[in-house]
Amino acid sequence: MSKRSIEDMEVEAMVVEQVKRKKDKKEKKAKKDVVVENGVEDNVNGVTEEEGEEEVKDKRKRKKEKKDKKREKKERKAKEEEEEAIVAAEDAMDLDARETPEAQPQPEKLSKEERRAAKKAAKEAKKNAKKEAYAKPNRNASLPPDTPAPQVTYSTPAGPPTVSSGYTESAELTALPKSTIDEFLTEHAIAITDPHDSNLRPITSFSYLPSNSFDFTGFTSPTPIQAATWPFTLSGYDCIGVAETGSGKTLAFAVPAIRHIIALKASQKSSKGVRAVVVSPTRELAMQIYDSMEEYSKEARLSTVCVYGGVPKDEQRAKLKRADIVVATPGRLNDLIDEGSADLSNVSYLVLDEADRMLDKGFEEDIKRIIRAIPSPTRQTLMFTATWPQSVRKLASTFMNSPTKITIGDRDDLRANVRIAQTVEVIDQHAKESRLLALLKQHQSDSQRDDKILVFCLYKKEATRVEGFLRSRGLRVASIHGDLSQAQRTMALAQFKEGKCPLLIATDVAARGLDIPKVKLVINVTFPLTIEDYVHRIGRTGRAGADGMAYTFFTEHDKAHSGALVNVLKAAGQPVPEALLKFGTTVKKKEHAAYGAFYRSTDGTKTSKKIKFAD
Ligand SMILES: Nc1ncnc2c1ncn2[C@@H]1O[C@H](COP(=O)(O)OP(=O)(O)OP(=O)(O)O)[C@@H](O)[C@H]1O
Repeated sequence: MSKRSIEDMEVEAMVVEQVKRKKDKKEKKAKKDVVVENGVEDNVNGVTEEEGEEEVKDKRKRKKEKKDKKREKKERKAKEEEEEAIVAAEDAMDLDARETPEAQPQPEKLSKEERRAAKKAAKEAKKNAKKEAYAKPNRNASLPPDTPAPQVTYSTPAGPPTVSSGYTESAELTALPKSTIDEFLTEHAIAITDPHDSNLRPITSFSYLPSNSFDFTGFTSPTPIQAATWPFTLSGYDCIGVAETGSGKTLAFAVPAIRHIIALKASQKSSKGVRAVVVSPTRELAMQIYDSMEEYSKEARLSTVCVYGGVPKDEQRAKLKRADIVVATPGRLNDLIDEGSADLSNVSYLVLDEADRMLDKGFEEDIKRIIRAIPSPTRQTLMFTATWPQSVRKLASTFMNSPTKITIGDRDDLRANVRIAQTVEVIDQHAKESRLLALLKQHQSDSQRDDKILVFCLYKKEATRVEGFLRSRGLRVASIHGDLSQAQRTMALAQFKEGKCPLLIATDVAARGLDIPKVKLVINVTFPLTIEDYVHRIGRTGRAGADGMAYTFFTEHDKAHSGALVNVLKAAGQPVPEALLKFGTTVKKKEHAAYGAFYRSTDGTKTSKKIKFAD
């Protein structure tokens, strides 16, 4: 036999062996499959068939337990996510939606983690808000979230208001010569657009108010916005009041609110239930409005509750049961409406403070939901602000019935308070911190040591960094922004107000409405997202007739705002730096999120005409 044939035989034997092994394996597998299919494991380990059944049962049990655990874990995770979403929604709604980094242009690079967290929070907040909008158990629950609130249609001009506190002009006011009234209107550049032709005169003295229980000690006379709006708001008309920052708009809506409730209580048998709601964009502003409401309604023994996020709900729920007035941030108020703790079905007086902010895309949906919870036929709606961009006017008009529009100063164009000296410095991004330090040294040294300075940043992380930088340089500094707990925010603001800490670093949560006494200087380290926010930020100084000062760092990143800023500076008679002009003077048209590029600006008061006073 040749060597080759032996090798061939060996190969052949190997192949036969392999084929046999494969066949055995196949048979074994087929047998196992049949057994498993019949519910009995193969007796491979030499156990009896009975023992095999036990093992199967055990295995099934273990499998079921594993499955249950998995399901529980999934449910727990879903619940946690839901809770997180509520917090995120509150953050977006109550604090300032603009603090969510991905919602804004990014002048600075955020870390991957920050971006991911922000994206997740925003996504969940959106999902949650949508879910809640549809789940809302009130009388308009069937309306999808984008449906405008139901309207009462009045003939034009509108008929008499449904609820009025029974305002009658005082005899002394009526007796004043028309020229005195005209002088007052001209001196304060008051424009009244009254679709009702009601010929109501401004209440130029507190003594012309209907008999009241208000203590105006410390004030000599009503401010122009108070004088001009009171006759209309006291008469029960819807009203838009636009006046500069720090001009007393809070009392402009607080006084009629209190009179309104007193009148209702006197005329109705049942005096229970919330009658007035004031909505504000931030918790701190809500608390400030609440303090004013409390002070001025004390005599009338009305009960007010402040409803805002970031704190437990129990106390708010309890107070809501006996409240006449609710001052609220939108997120928490909607929460309490949804769970049935806040009943707005008796409300007939609604105020949107900082109305343009309340109607912009961050809050629009929340406001619609609140409005749906209030019966529209009896609702008197008031909107107050220092800035009234075209982009929100159409939306505002859908919530109002033939409103009287009152503006102090030429406010159809954006106007900053003229008593604020504005300085804009075009600067390199990297030079900001050293320039800030130099400004603080200049304005807070020696005898000026305790002068209050408010520094604005755009992002929470930026505020934290600036605070750390200034503290490392030995400055006394506090901060307020959305990354802090409510207790920390409240404490920082109190310390700044009381002068215990004269330097406050803030994001735009502090831009609107806050009335902090004697803020000497506002510094904008990073330009805000909108020109309106710029006007509100610098408006934290120069309040109630005082002078103020503002410094703004302007970089290449902010060039989209150069045209609008140039206009604001020019309108207030402030110097416009050459370097700013180089960025261009074109003003970009602001588009409303709901209408996008197709938005056509329409003033809701188009059919009205300027008020004429009779002799
Ligand atoms: N009639 C008045 N006379 C003098 N001061 C007043 C009068 N009414 C209100 N004030 C004071 O003016 C200051 C500013 O008022 P308020 O906070 O209501 O301004 P605002 O117009 O709402 O400002 P912002 O636009 O910033 O929200 C407050 O300290 C308030 O006490």
